[in-house]
Amino acid sequence: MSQKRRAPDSPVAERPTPAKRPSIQDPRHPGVHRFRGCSHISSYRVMGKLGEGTFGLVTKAQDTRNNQLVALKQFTVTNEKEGFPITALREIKYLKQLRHPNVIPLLEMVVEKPTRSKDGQKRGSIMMVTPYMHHDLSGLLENPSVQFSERQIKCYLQQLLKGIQYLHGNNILHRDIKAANLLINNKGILQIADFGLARRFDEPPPKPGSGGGVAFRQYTGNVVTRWYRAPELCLGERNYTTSVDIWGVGCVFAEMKKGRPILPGNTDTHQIELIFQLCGPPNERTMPGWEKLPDARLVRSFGNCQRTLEAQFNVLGSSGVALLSDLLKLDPRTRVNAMDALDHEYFRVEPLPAKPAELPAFEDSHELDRRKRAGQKPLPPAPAGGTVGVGPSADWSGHMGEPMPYHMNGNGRHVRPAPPPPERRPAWMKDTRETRDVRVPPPMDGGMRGPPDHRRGGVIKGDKDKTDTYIPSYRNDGGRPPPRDDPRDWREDRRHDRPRDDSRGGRPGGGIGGDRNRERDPRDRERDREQRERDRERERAREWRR
Ligand SMILES: Nc1ncnc2c1ncn2[C@@H]1O[C@H](COP(=O)(O)OP(=O)(O)OP(=O)(O)O)[C@@H](O)[C@H]1O
Repeated sequence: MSQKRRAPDSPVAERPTPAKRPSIQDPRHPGVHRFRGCSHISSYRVMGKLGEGTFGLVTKAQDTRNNQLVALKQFTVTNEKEGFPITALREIKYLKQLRHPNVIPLLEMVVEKPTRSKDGQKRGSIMMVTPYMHHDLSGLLENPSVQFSERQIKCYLQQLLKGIQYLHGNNILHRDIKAANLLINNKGILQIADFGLARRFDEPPPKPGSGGGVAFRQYTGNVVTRWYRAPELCLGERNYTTSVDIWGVGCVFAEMKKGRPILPGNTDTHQIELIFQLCGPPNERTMPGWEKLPDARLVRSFGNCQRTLEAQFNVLGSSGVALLSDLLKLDPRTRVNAMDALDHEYFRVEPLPAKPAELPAFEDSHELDRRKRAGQKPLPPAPAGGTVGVGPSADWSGHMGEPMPYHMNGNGRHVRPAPPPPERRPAWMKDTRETRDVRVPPPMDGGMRGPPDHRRGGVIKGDKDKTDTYIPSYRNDGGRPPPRDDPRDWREDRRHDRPRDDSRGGRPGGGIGGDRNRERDPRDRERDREQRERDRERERAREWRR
């Protein structure tokens, strides 16, 4: 079996894959074998809901074996046609490999026995177990009694940059950096979570003084939650680099100061508009080559706006504004990289960053609390991943000897599902130009240790152009009505959602150019359609859970 070799100094390389991973006896269920790194839900006492992701719930629980508080991120298989979420496979794969104080560790996996539902189908759950973190940054910032000090912001930003430096140094793009994916505990430790959109990149890791470098190949463009999307992604760039994560870091830095997301775009077009209102218009000096990007046409009507970054964030002081401006450079090639940002003067001038242990403890707060608070603008839609269709004879049992797709039986056999026939393909696989090359993630190995062999994964069809084939699409926020097709409704919606911050400039009617000039972006319409399908699917999943 081939094993991917990594540089000896790479943290990812430290753990060799054991030749054999025998199953172990479950002490609570004599005679039942469990896979190493995998336990039964009965080992946990479930305590309450923390968040609701695209494919399932995140709940708080206590490990009854050692009383440790944990979070269970559940992936429910609700529809045999749709199968197991690709995002989950990716997340598990990467978290198994990564070890860093500022990256959430995967403690183990938990399986819940499938039960037969009313319609006669067997459905089970697979859960990721991570240490319980008291807050996510989004929830914490929403807490009206929380006001970050300068030292606290520096402390969190430093930890975030260290985590990002580690990921990029190990050739991993996160592709969904946002406040809701940064977990914080009451010891002041920040950890990056949610690796559902992460992927390896082929280019050399960033070097000091050379920004994010240059990408030699294309990746999927539809990544990163809209409010945190870098301008090159908004303009359709697919040869992107680690700089897309750095833009997210810049947004989070500014959000910590402002107390709310700084670029809350309602549509992709609106997002670009907000970016240029903050950073100034693109031109050959600020963003060389921007006019050649596929969606550059979206810019024309508001390309003459004024930069407001310095005026808006002068409260950060000169070194803080300088760092923010380096993180939010329109040009991805000159956008600072994580290691250079860590070396920035901002972290050396008074007040110096607080030590994590010096930070105050707060009442627990998560993204869900934000949703509960009345009058809050809903979180932006997160790109959602697809699923691996498993076909009509799928069995999601976790028992030995009954193979699951990408099963985790640790006996060295890997089952790669065939692509579902066209009529059984889930909605996200249909009518999308990118679905022609759906990359099958590598099969999971049995234990929780050792990097999986990436070469064992494959591509269902045509990986010739070396395009990243992950196909996310925006999902709607939980409980939110599906987006409307009627452009009048859409404008109405935008007017209400727009921040009432007159200092940002722009003409009456919302934004530079006003409503008159806005046309509904066909990509938004397509996304809305996908969202509606996804909503229907989620509704069915909720029904089933009830
Ligand atoms: N280890 C943890 N401790 C405490 N809360 C957690 C933990 N992991 C996740 N959460 C909470 O659950 C929320 C959703 O988690 P996560 O982002 O991993 O799920 P997701 O399905 O990928 O969500 P989305 O689809 O919105 O990106 C987080 O914002 C956080 O509030």
